[in-house]
Parts: sequence; structure tokens; C-alpha cells
Amino acid sequence: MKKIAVVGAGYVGLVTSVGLAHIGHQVTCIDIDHKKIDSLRRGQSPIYEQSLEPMIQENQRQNRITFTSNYEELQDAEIIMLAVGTPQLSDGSANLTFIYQAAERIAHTVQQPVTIVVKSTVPVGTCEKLHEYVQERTPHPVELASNPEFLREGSALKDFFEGDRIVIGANHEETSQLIMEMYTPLQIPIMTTDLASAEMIKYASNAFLATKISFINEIASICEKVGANVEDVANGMGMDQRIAPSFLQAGIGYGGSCFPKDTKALVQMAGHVEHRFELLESVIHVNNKQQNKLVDQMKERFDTLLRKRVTVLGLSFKPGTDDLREAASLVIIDRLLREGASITAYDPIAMPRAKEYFPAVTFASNVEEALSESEVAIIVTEWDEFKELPLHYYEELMDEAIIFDGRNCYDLEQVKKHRIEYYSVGRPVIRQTESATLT
Ligand SMILES: NC(=O)C1=CN([C@@H]2O[C@H](COP(=O)(O)OP(=O)(O)OC[C@H]3O[C@@H](n4cnc5c(N)ncnc54)[C@H](O)[C@@H]3O)[C@@H](O)[C@H]2O)C=CC1
Ligand SMILES: O=C(O)[C@H]1O[C@H](OP(=O)(O)OP(=O)(O)OC[C@H]2O[C@@H](n3ccc(=O)[nH]c3=O)[C@H](O)[C@@H]2O)[C@H](O)[C@@H](O)[C@@H]1O
Repeated sequence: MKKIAVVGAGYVGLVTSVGLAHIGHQVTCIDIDHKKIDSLRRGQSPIYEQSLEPMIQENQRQNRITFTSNYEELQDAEIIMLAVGTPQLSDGSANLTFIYQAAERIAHTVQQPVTIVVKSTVPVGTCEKLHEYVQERTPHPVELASNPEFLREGSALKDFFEGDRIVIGANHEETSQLIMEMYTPLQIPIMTTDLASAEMIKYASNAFLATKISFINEIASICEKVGANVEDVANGMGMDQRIAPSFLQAGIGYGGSCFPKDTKALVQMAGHVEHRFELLESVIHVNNKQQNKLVDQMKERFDTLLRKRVTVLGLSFKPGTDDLREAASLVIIDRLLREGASITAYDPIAMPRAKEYFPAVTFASNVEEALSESEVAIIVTEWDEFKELPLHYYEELMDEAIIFDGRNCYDLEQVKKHRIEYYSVGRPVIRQTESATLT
């Protein structure tokens, strides 16, 4: 059992805190956001993440986790994990303000030798500089390690307990050893390396996954023109073990708090060492195009979207989370509003957050209400609730069932059995007439 402090109670900090407490460590989780801490003390999670809230409560009951805004409470921690945000600056590079603010507070608080572990995604070279920065501000010996996080929102706890690998970057073997001991109960393969390589593994991994997505989306666009079906193409490609099936789901592009920002940060980082990362620039460009694709198609279909009654199904950047950061819905709704459409939206989880973003949107309390009297539906997030929705609902509830599906939720053969006009990504358009469905 180790005494660990985690700084930052966001997606990463909170999941890390709860995960580490659950495997037996004594964890103090610190955040400067008093509202978050108050809610956590009551056992309520400020974010939606499957199984997180009961696990917070269970570990509170066992006295393995406490939440605070008071830095003094990290004084006796042997390990301090840094999990504050690293958002993007206007030029795309990473904003390290929160990292340095937290580091300053840590330096002025610690009373004994400590190891700081950077979980936040930071540009290569940051850990080395941060080490000096903290050590200059405290007489107590400080060690520093990079331990990038690979969890996905929506499956964050599962990823914590069953991740593919743990990466530890450090300058000394004893430092790596300490972090390895902390993770021992997890039985996940651990790879150790130097600080810079660990920092780069995180960016390279996210950039590679984003590249897979933009690649398949480009293939999807070609499929549409040559009459191929991108789903079959992706399945066929994924059967090759060298390619692997994951992250080949064509759609309206990647969003979220990390792929968009980390790809841009890596392009910036490369630029600083006079390397133009052209491949990644294209990945970003393709993704921007992809987010606009369905609205472009919709405009082509209707000539004008002025006063069109559009239903947006799904708002979060992916299912399983209420996170709207860089979600495709933001781009799509903004475009639709500028085109003069009238929008009703529904999301099973993200609506309370979405209401702050979209004052001009009407929010429905369920999918039926969202679709009733709608002229066109656009699916932005592939929640199970939409995937499992019987297709006749569209026929019955909408004026005329016209669906633009940005996440390829439905099987084309099933769609063909209904009076539905159906546009998806990288697959043939289905335009069923009444007579065709009856035969
Ligand atoms: N969200 C995700 O799925 C993943 C995020 N990451 C990386 O992890 C880092 C954190 O990301 P998220 O958890 O999404 O951020 P977040 O924005 O959800 O949470 C960050 C938290 O840090 C707190 N904070 C800021 N300054 C502080 C300070 N001085 N002292 C204490 N708390 C402070 C904020 O109040 C906030 O609650 C980022 O670098 C991100 O790129 C890495 C892997 C996955
Ligand atoms: O650094 C991070 O923050 C995290 O970023 C991603 O995790 P996350 O953003 O939570 O979600 P993903 O499942 O990777 O999805 C990201 C986006 O890509 C899209 N996507 C994903 C897969 C796919 O095949 N096609 C596709 O369009 C999703 O719809 C979503 O908008 C990575 O998968 C994590 O390993 C990483 O830790």
C-alpha cells in the first residue's frame, strides 16, 4: 500500500484515483474546483462514466480515498500523480499553465522526498523541464516520471484495470521501480523507457489512431463514388493481423478532448524541430472535412435548409460519455443553425451539458419526441438506444423518413425493408419507394 496524491479530478485524475484506491492504495485526490470536490465528497461523480460512481462510494466507505481542495493534504504522499488538463492554445500547441500552477503548489507543499508522476499528456521535453522547475523550488529531493494515460472515455475503468500496457518513463531505475510496484496488482504489461520516449509514445499512439480513422474515412468517400461498401472493406482489411480491425469505423470523424488537440500539438511539436508532419496535417484536414460532410449532403438533397425541421440524435463525442469537447455535434449544429434550420436534439446522457452549449436548440426528452414531425434526422453519436431503435419508428414518427446517419448504425438490408431514404458514410444511398418496400 502506498500513499498517493492525485492532482486533478477530471476524467483521468478521478479514474486514476478510484482505480489506485481500489487496488489497495491510500489516495488523496485534489482539485481546485470546489464544486467538483463537494460533489465527490457526497459520493457523486461530476462526470458520467460507467461504474465510476459506485466505485467512488465503495472506496470512500473503505476509507481508501478522500477528496480535497487543500494542497496541505498531499504533504505525506510518497507519489504525486499530475492529471490536470493540457488544453490547446490558439496555435494548436499544448497549454501547460495548469501543469506549472500545480507544480508550483506541489513544490511549496511537500515536506519529504517525493516522486511526481506526470499522467497528463505533455509535449516531449516537458517532464525534464518540470523536474528542474519543481526541484528549484523545494529543498526536498524530487524524482519525476512520465506515465502517460491511454484510457478511453466510456470504458475508462475497464481500461484502467485491463489496459494493454503501462508506459513508465524515468531517468532512474529506482523511480521506474517505484511506479511499477504501484501498478503490480493490475498485472498489465509494463514497458519502461526514458522520459522523452514515454511522452512521445502518448502522442504517437493518439496520432496513429487518428490516422487510421481519417484513412478509413477517405476510403469511405471513394467507396461512395465507386459503389463499394466501406464496412465490408474495413472488415476485410481488419482480418489482416498486421492491420487489425479496431479504429476502422468510418463516420463523421473523430472528436473528443484528445485526438483533435493531440494531433495538432504533435504537428506543432514537429514544427518546432523543423519537421513538417505532412501526413498528420492531412489527417486533421480530412477530419475537419468529415465533420461537415453530412450537412453538405443534406444541403445538396434539399437545396435549402432554411426552416427545415432537423432532429439531431446524439450530442456527445462518442457513446458512453457526457463529454462534448470537440464533438462533431458542435460543428454540425452550428452549421445547421447558420443554414437557418430549426433543430430538436436528443442525447440519452449529454443533454444537461449540451444545454449550456446550444441555447437555440430545442431538447426532446426522448427519441420519439425528438423524431415526431421531424423532416430529417441526423445521427451524430451511435448510442445503443439509436442502434436498437426499430426502423418503423422513423416511418411512423417523421413526416417523411429521411435519415443522414453519421455513424452507420443500421444494416442496409434492414433499411431496405422500410420506406426510408437513408444516407450513411461510405455505403450506397438507399431510396426506397413505397412500391419497392411492398414487393
Ligand atoms: N479525457 C481523457 O480521456 C484522457 C485525457 N488525457 C490527458 O489527461 C489530462 C487530463 O485530462 P482530463 O482528465 O480530460 O481533464 P479535465 O479537464 O477533465 O480535468 C482536469 C482537472 O484538473 C483540475 N485542475 C486544474 N488545475 C489544477 C490545479 N492547479 N490543482 C488541482 N487541480 C487542478 C481541473 O479543475 C479539472 O477538474 C490531459 O492532459 C489529457 O490530454 C489522457 C488520456 C485520456
Ligand atoms: O488521449 C486520450 O484522451 C484518449 O483518446 C482516445 O480515447 P477517447 O477520445 O476517449 O475515445 P475513442 O474511443 O478513441 O474515440 C475518439 C473519437 O474517434 C471516433 N472514432 C473512433 C474509432 C473509430 O473507428 N472511428 C471513429 O470515428 C469516435 O467516434 C470518437 O469521436 C484514445 O482511444 C485513448 O487511448 C486515449 O487515452
